[in-house]
Amino acid sequence: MSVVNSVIVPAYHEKLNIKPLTTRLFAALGNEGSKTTELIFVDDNSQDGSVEEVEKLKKEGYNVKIIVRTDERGLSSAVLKGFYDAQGEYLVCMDADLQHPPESVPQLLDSLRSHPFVLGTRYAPGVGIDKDWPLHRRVISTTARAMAKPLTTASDPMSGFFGLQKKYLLKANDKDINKQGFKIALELLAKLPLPQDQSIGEIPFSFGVRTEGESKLSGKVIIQYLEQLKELYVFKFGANNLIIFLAVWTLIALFILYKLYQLVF
Ligand SMILES: Nc1nc2c(ncn2[C@@H]2O[C@H](COP(=O)(O)OP(=O)(O)O[C@H]3O[C@H](CO)[C@@H](O)[C@H](O)[C@@H]3O)[C@@H](O)[C@H]2O)c(=O)[nH]1
Ligand SMILES: [Mg+2]
Repeated sequence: MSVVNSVIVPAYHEKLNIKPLTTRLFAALGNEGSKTTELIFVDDNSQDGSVEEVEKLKKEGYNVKIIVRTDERGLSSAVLKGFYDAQGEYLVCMDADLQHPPESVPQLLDSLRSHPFVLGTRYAPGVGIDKDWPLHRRVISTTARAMAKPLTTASDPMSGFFGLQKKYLLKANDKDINKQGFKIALELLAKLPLPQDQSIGEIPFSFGVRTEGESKLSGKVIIQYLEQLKELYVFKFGANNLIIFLAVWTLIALFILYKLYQLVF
């Protein structure tokens, strides 16, 4: 049977998560779904045994492979590499660290049959973020989400759990897509020529905590996000409105600082 669905997983130093993710994903897909789905890890030369782990799973019969990049690093560019390499018509992106539940993939794939783009969202009734997710990550995530509000109506554009129909990716010019940083879903939502008459699908999921390995979020990734936002604002509203954008955010930042000052003193 030919591959219809491709699940792409950017992975950096994720050896311990590869087996549980693979087995849980294919168990969730069941017999039929497994026959038409491939799983692709895009690893940036971790050299931690991830390659051997994938080879073992392949020998056990799982349709899984690993692409090892030696010339590039970064989450967004790894996801795009996997997307372009994928054979499936329906593409899914999820993290390796099991913060995105593999059991939610079948629902996302179902929704992709009727939507050009589907986002996993943590902001819906009955789901949320694990109580053990650190406070500083919540603050960063909430601020990042607020800053992206004018760019999209999606409830969780910061989500790294999403899917799209490949034909829309192929319609866009690869050079127009910003490959820096972590926020590839936001970038694709803003830049792909998605049909205006079909809505973005959303499926709720609960965001877990990592039990193996460490988060790769860094100061550099935050700066890359701010640069990406600036570019997306210009793309969407034009260069002149960037000044308005900066003015509004300066006022909001001053307001937050003032409130913090009031709290402390
Ligand atoms: N190939 C590759 N993969 C990477 C790189 N950096 C991170 N990854 C992979 O990208 C996934 C997410 O990285 P984490 O380090 O776990 O990110 P996080 O801080 O938990 O952030 C996640 O949560 C955010 C929501 O708050 C998401 O926005 C973000 O995409 C990510 O899913 C993991 O599978 C990780 O191995 C890289 O440079 N190269
Ligand atoms: Mg994570």
